[in-house]
Amino acid sequence: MYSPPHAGDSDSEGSLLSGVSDSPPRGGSPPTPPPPKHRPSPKHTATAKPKPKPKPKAKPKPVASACAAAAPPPPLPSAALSDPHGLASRIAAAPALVATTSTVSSSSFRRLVQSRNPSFDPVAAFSASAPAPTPAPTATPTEIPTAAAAQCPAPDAPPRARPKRVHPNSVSEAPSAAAEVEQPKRPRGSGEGNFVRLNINGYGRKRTFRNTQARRPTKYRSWRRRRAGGVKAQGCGDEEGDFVAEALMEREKKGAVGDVGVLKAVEAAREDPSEQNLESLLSLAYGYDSFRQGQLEAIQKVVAGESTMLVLPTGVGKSLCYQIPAMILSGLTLVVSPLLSLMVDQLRKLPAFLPGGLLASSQTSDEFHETLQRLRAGDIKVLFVSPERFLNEEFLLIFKDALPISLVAIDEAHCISEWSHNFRPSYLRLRASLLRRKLNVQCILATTATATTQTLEEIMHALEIPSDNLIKTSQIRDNLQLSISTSDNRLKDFMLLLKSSPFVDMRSIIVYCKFQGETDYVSKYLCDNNISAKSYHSGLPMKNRSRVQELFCSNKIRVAVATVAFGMGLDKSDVEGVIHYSLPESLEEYVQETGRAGRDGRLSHCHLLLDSTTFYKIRSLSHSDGVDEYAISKFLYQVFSCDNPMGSICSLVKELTSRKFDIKEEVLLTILTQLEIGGQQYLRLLPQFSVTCTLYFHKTSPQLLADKDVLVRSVLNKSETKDGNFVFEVTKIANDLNITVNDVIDHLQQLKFSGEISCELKDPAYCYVILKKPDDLNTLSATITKWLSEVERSKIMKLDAMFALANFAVKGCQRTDGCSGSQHTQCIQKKITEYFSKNEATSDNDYHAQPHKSSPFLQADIKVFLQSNSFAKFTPRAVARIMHGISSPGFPSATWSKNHFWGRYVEVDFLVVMEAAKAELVKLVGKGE
Ligand SMILES: Nc1ncnc2c1ncn2[C@@H]1O[C@H](COP(=O)(O)OP(=O)(O)OP(=O)(O)O)[C@@H](O)[C@H]1O
Repeated sequence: MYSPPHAGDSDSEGSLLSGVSDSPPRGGSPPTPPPPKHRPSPKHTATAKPKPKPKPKAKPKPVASACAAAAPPPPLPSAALSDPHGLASRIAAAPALVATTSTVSSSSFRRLVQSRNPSFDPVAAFSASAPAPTPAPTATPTEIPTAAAAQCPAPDAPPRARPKRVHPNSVSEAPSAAAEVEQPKRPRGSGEGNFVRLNINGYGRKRTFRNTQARRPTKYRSWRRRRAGGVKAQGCGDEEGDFVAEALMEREKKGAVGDVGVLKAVEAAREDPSEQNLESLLSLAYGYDSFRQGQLEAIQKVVAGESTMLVLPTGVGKSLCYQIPAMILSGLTLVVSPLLSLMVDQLRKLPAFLPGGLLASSQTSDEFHETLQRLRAGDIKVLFVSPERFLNEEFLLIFKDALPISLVAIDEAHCISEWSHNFRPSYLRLRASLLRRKLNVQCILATTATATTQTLEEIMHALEIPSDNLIKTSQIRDNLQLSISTSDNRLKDFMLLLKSSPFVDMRSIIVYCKFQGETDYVSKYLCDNNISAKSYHSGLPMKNRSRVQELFCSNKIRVAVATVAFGMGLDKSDVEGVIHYSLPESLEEYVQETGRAGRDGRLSHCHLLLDSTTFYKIRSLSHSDGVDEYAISKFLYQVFSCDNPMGSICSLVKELTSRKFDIKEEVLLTILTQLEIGGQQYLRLLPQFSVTCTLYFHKTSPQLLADKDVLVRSVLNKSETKDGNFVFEVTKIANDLNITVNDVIDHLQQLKFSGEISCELKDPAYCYVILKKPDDLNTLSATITKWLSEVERSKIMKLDAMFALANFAVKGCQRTDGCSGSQHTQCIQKKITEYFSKNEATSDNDYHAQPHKSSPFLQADIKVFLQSNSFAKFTPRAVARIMHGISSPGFPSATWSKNHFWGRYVEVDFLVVMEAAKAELVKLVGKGE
């Protein structure tokens, strides 16, 4: 049990300050005196309210063009730097592949269909009384209104008249074409990532292409307006758009500080990447005196074109290892990052003379094309993309021949490995073979702060990085003082901890909790106790999250109470303490999160509150991804069903499929990705789309329009009528006309812009094309099940290893090597190093928490449960999940948490509960119930 030190005890055994490391203490005077920083006492900051920002003066600035709007301001004295080998001119000369891809005009659509369906007669289909196309205005493009935009208009928007209610299929009440004409938008939803369950990409959003009477301000326009007139946009609409726009504005503010000295240093390093030349570049470009451990070696290898694996602790400077090569190498540097917020942050931090850009699915068509234009003009040297982009053939085509890529940097590379703590299916696609084939990339830099030997081996194998090119330093910084204590009453102990030294004097603390509700509860408790705090988790709107981050970074709040969603990409150097209110799920997570403290190199403190109840809860949750062979087999039958012929576009509605097979959406995607890139390629995944479309006709009658428009004809043939409207699957139309889903959506948009139709898209789905049907589905199901259960087992072992380490620290530590009281820096560091150098996550069995292997009432309770819920169809896993209180798509907590047995057996081994459930279900089947 943790007994917090009393104020007067600060040097006693219980003190968290004893046994400090070599790094300079924050409070005292550090040996190498840093510029004296004023650190206001937390007591002041606790009550200090953030001053309202002065309103920027509205200074109207003409916007020359959309392209100029986002590019760093010319003239760039570093032109040679951004285009040292005439990259820009080569790109400009290349065919404008992408500029036209998202906009399929009637004629291009006609050509497209004809090219794929030679029997199609375009004259007959298009020439009849088609309305004359109205030129689309280009100056102020509008956006497909989002629900949010519809609800909260910008303050400067004129009051909108309530639109007249029109029957969806009304032909007479057609809106005037002039009022309706809009710029076509590139459809969103190419499956951008959703790391740590941040819903930053608007998955599940219902897309509405309704014609609007009033034009609504988009984020993009409001950003442009702000750029032009300094108007502070207020908030609604696309939150991510805001994020990206702000990053670009910030970069713009920095300006392209072309420096002849830097240019010369780049030239010198290009000719001879010696230590001296690179150091001189480092000093001129960044103002740093020397490289940190591992940096120079990594940069030299990358500049020499050698693929490299770099493992450095958090906050040491991995970004520098792709930024400096990006200056030196002639082509583009592509940086793959798992999170939009991380990309935005990295973009923001690029040095001013290293022009950067970002391609995210959340961007509007204008933003997307603007970035492409800048790319083609050679105005971008570093491009941030998410791994999901590699699904998109259109994206890959951008680089074909026209845009040479010198380097692909894969950030958080551990996501490639299913044995890592943060495996992400879309990272599986990042194989050296694909990068070489599709992008002609020879050099890859993979970076991570946390990877076990097994994970590293897998990453290096996938990216074909030679074993000699592994650069690895210790994964934990030695300026962190690590302490752990057990707690039976976490809230009470946490408050005591915060009120004792050293935490009581800290101005900036992150508290990590496992559950979202916990963060809200703890932060409210802190506020009630006059400690300024805010919660941060992925359930909060993006806007609120960035506000919390902003307040925390500017020290306007003292404590950020957050889930794992907080911190990635957070480069706040003066976080003085990290408290784990809940046990992290793995040592990797522990290292990442403690690594948020002390990035300024000063002594910082990290404390973990260990309680076994939370451990059991998290251990239960580790089973939430598990799948039975039976469910996988049924799922595979659906994937390869007879209705899905080879070569045609197939789709699986995510939510529906997930519920039907009781498999989480992320796991479905993992299986599909495995079918694509496993030993045998059975299918090709396409970007995710919403596939169910409801069409409303406004001007011409459906039949008349079908006579002139081949796509409408196909829709009428393939749709069902519901309430007088036409409902169809977009993939069916694409297959019928032998075009892509994107083409269908683009054409629908064209029709919408001409005022003919409006449509609603719903049901986000995984889309794929079958390339080969498996010979033996049962064997394939067994193989996939085995692989997934190993992943599940690995997750549990990681948690057990974390618990065992914490338990060892509080119970087994021999108080050697400077450990004392709850302070265990030395032994934790030693155990962490051991863990990362082992081939598999094994834990110290003596300090393992063994879940109970039996319980006297388990069997009887399961029997009662099954009898009282005989209306539902259970599998042993479903029963075990309910007994463990784990929500699943088929048995969601919203319904089942009200059940008497929900979570009752959380401390009994999951597999034991499953076995008991299986036995009871077999008995029921035997009785024919
Ligand atoms: N050689 C150096 N000397 C001094 N400061 C440096 C050096 N290299 C990098 N830094 C600084 O270290 C900080 C952290 O860098 P960066 O964000 O690249 O770390 P990181 O290793 O990517 O961290 P994380 O894993 O948390 O993303 C930045 O402020 C950066 O400017």
